[in-house]
Formats: sequence, structure tokens, C-alpha cells
Amino acid sequence: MEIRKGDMHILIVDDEESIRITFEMFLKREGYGNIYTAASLEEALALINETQFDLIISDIVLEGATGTELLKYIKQTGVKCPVVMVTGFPNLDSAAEAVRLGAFDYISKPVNKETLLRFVRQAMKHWCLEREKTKLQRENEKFRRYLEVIFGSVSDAIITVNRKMEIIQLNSTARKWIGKGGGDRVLHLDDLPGELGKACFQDAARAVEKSEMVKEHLVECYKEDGSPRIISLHAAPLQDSIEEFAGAVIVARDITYGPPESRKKRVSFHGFTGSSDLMQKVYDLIENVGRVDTAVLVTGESGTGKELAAAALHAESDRRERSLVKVDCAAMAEDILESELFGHAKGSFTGADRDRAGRLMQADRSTLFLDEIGDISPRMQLRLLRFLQEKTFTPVGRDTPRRVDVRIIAATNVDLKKKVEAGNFREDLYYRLKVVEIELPPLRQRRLDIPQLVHHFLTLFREQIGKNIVNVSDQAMKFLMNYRWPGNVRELRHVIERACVFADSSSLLTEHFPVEIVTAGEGSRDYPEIGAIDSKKMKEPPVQPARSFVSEEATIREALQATGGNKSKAAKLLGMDRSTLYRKMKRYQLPF
Ligand SMILES: Nc1ncnc2c1ncn2[C@@H]1O[C@H](COP(=O)(O)OP(=O)(O)OP(=O)(O)O)[C@@H](O)[C@H]1O
Repeated sequence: MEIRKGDMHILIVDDEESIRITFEMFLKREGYGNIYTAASLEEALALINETQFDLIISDIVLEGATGTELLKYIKQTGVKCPVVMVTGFPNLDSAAEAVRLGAFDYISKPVNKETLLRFVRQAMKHWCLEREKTKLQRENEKFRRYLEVIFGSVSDAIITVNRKMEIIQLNSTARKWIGKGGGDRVLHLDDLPGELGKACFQDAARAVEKSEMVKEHLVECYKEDGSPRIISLHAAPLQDSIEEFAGAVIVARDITYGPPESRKKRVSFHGFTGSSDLMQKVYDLIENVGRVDTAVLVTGESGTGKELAAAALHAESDRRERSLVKVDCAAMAEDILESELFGHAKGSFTGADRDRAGRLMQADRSTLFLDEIGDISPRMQLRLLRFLQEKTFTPVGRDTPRRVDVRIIAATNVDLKKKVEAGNFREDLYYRLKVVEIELPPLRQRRLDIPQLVHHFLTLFREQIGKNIVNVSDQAMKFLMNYRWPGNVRELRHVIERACVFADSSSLLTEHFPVEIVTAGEGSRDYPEIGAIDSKKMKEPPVQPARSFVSEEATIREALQATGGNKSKAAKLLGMDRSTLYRKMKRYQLPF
């Protein structure tokens, strides 16, 4: 840590003016800057209190005082600065005392220019080294404190031992695991109790004796309360700064997979709302399966959130940077679906006036969501099976196959297994699609989610519609909780939207809900007070005559009539997806 001569602050203390002037001149000519002089001890102390000096040159005999008093003052006050004493005659005792009191060196009078400059150079060299040392010590201390904080705050247990397996350090987690107060008394790794202690000793011994790393050594042990715990141990040899072997460090991580109830419940997940146990399982499954590049079949009644699940699976996967591509298989006739999926060459059929890449191509390196997969024709089933087996497809009207990297997520609300059994769906395709199945539970099986969903949609529509609706009356909420919800969350969403449109106060009241919801609740078992719902005690309510199902065909007919056959408008009016409307029209054999 070099100091430039011109930047230095040097104090000359001498009661003889001629010496002060001579020394100052010698130093200034040599390029040293900021030279201060003091004629007495008092003057010197006053200057020392004001200025941080890099060097003090002081006569050992001052008028009415001594240079050693100056040294004592410097020592007592902790001022850091080398002091060179000038002795009038070579008195070894006073010189020795000066050095004992912390003087850097002493010069005997008479002092010529060369001697003075030589001493100044040496003192400066020493001062620079001192400053460098202090800086390094400060940095080391800072670093040590950081490490201490990290060491103490990590959830892993960390133990360091020396070559003799004596414990050098334990962090707070390690102390906790070892047991109450045990950490203070444990001095040797051999003293650690139980299976964990034994394993730590073995791994540390391997690290120390063979200088080997131990990775992911799994140990099954028990917590103080008797519950099982799985620990993953790592041990590594420790070497000090001169590469000498110093011992080992052991890091132990608790990887026990806690039972689901011990983990925090999620109230929402990728667009889903609901904290019921059934939905927690769905969230966990999506999270785990999302990352694996496998085909997934999402099942569940209409409106349970199958499309949301597909989007969540895509969002959890490494393909998330590219857009999810969706194909609604029920909404299209076979030929159209074929060219939609696989693409076509210009002129391959009437109306094919240009090349079309198709959704599979579009979904390359992404995910293709095939909604209503149960509705595809046998020919499409075969084409899809080939694609899943070979990862290649040939666009309509072309000869050369194309290879793409597409993850398939399919969804259905029909019982595909039954379709397979009835010979209406290929078994081989069924198993290809259903590598993993995610079943979304109907809303009536997770009524605990209803209040959360109601408030979720209330917030959404309040903002969209621009009304200040903040609440739902207890009576209305009870009806909502008692209803069977054949259309599941989608139906609930529409019911809340409709209620928000009708509401003219700050609350949604019974009168704002459709009559079938209010009457369906009558006579059925009441659920407990909203705030006191216990999901475990909740069972399915007695099956109601599903009013909305009884009149469904007629309602759809009416809606189609009212919209002049416009299926998009009819679907909107009915509060269902276009694909759902198509499926239902098929089911009731209504003309397309
Ligand atoms: N748990 C949920 N939380 C919030 N919104 C939900 C939830 N489940 C479904 N929804 C909403 O309900 C509507 C229907 O969901 P979605 O389209 O995913 O259902 P689906 O099972 O695919 O229906 P279908 O079988 O009729 O195609 C959407 O508006 C969706 O955002």
C-alpha cells in the first residue's frame, strides 16, 4: 500500500528552530509534502490530535519535557504512526526505553541529510507494511464475520473437525440436531450420538484419511420426538492456506419428505384457486409431472379446470418459453382436424389454396394440448398413435415425414377407459396418452374451495364491471355451497358474473342468484357456518335431481334458436365453452 511522498504528513518535533528548519528543508527538497513542525510537547500533542501523521520525528529532549512523554501519549491514545526519536548523545538507556515505548527507531545527533532520509525511507516502508497488514486484518475479520453469519443461519448442519477428529466448530443447526446442550459438551466426533453420529464419523474419517469427498450418503435416523428423518451427508477434506491437510467439513441436510399436511397449503397455483386437500394433490402432481417430458392425460368433468391444468403443466416445464398450442378436437370434423393438426400441402384438397404448417409443427419444442381427445375418429386415433410412437408425421398431401419435439397433454371429460372397453377408443393410444393421469375433482367434492372461488371471481368481475361489490351474504354463500355444481368451476364463475351484473348493493344476496341454485339448496343439508368449515367432515350432499341436467337439451336448443344457430354466441349465453357445446350437441344429436 504505497503512499506517495507528496501525500505524506510528517511532523518534526524539536525545541531548536534551526533543526526544525533544516529537517523540513531536507524533506521538502526530497519531495515529501505536508511537513508540520512543533517546538514543544504541547504543540506536538495539539497537532497529533488534529492530523493523522504518517511519520513523527522527535527529539528525545524537549524544553521542559521529554520525547518519551510523547511516545507514552501516542501509545495511550492508540495513535498509529511510526516515531523516529533523535537522541542528542548516544545514550543507550534512553534509546532502549524509546524503543520499548514503541518508537520505530532512533537516530543519534548530529543528523546529516543522508541519515535522515535513510531513516525516513525505512520508517515509511515499515509504515506502509503496517497499514497493509491492518487492512488485511480488517478484511479477514469482515470475511470471518460474514462466514459466521452464513454458518449460523443455514438450515444444513455443518461440523468441522481437525485431523484428530476433534470438533472445531458446529453451527446452530448441528447443535440442535445433536440435542439440547449436547453441542457444547461434544468435543470429539466420536461423541456424536446415534446413527447420524456414526455416519458423520465414518464420512469424516474417509475425508481425513483418504482425502476423499463423500457425497449424498443417506442416513435414516430419528428426531427427538421419535419421527423419522432422512439425512443426506456430504464430507470433504479441509486444507488450510498453505495446502496443508487440516481436517474435514461435514454438511448434513434434512431431506425428509414431510407428510402433505406439514407443508404449507397453497391457496392458488398457476391460475387455480382452492386450498382443499384434493387440490393440494393436484398442485403437487402438476409440479412434479410438469418437469418430466412425459405425456399426460387430464381428466375430470366439464369446467373442472382441465385447460388450466394443461397450462400449468406447460408453465412448470422447460418448454415454458414457447407458447402452449391448443387444439379443440371436438370442435372439428375429421378432415379439418387432420389438416389442423398435421398441416397440408397447397392443392391437397379443395380449398387448400396454400401450404399450412399445422399445430404439431407450431408446437415444436413446446406443448400441444389436445382438448376433448375422446371425440377423435378412429383414423385420427391411428395417426396420433403413429406420431406418438415415431415422433414424426406427414402433412396431408406430402410424402416426406417431419420430425418434431412436442410434448402432448390431452384432456377428456368422458370416461376413456369405458370407451376403450366399448371398442370406441384404441387401447394402445389410451396408454400412450395416459402415461400419467391427472384427475381434477368435481367442485362438489371440494366444497371448501367454494368460498375462495366465490371471492376470487367476485374480485375479478367487480373490477371488470366496475361495481363496488365486496361481500356475499351468509345465506347466499350457504346456497352456493349446497348446490351441486354440475358445470363445476366454470358454472360458478358464470353465476358470480351474472350476480355481479344484477347486484345493486355492495353485497351479493340470495336474490342475485338463479332460482335453481337457491331452490336446490332447500331441503338439502346445510353446511356449517362459513368460517367454521372442516373439510374432513364434509361429505357429498344428498344427490339432488340435477335440474340443470334435466333441462339441458331444451336449454341448448333454446340458446341455439335465440342466436340463430351461432354456436359461439349460444355457448356464451349458456356459460360454456364452444367445445363443450359441440360435445353436448353431439350427445343430444342436435343438428350442427
Ligand atoms: N380451481 C380454479 N380456480 C379458478 N378458476 C378455475 C378453476 N378451475 C376452473 N377455473 C375456471 O373455470 C373455467 C373453466 O375451466 P377449464 O376450461 O380449464 O375447464 P375444463 O375442465 O377444461 O372444461 P371443459 O371440459 O368444458 O373444456 C375457466 O374460466 C377457468 O379459468
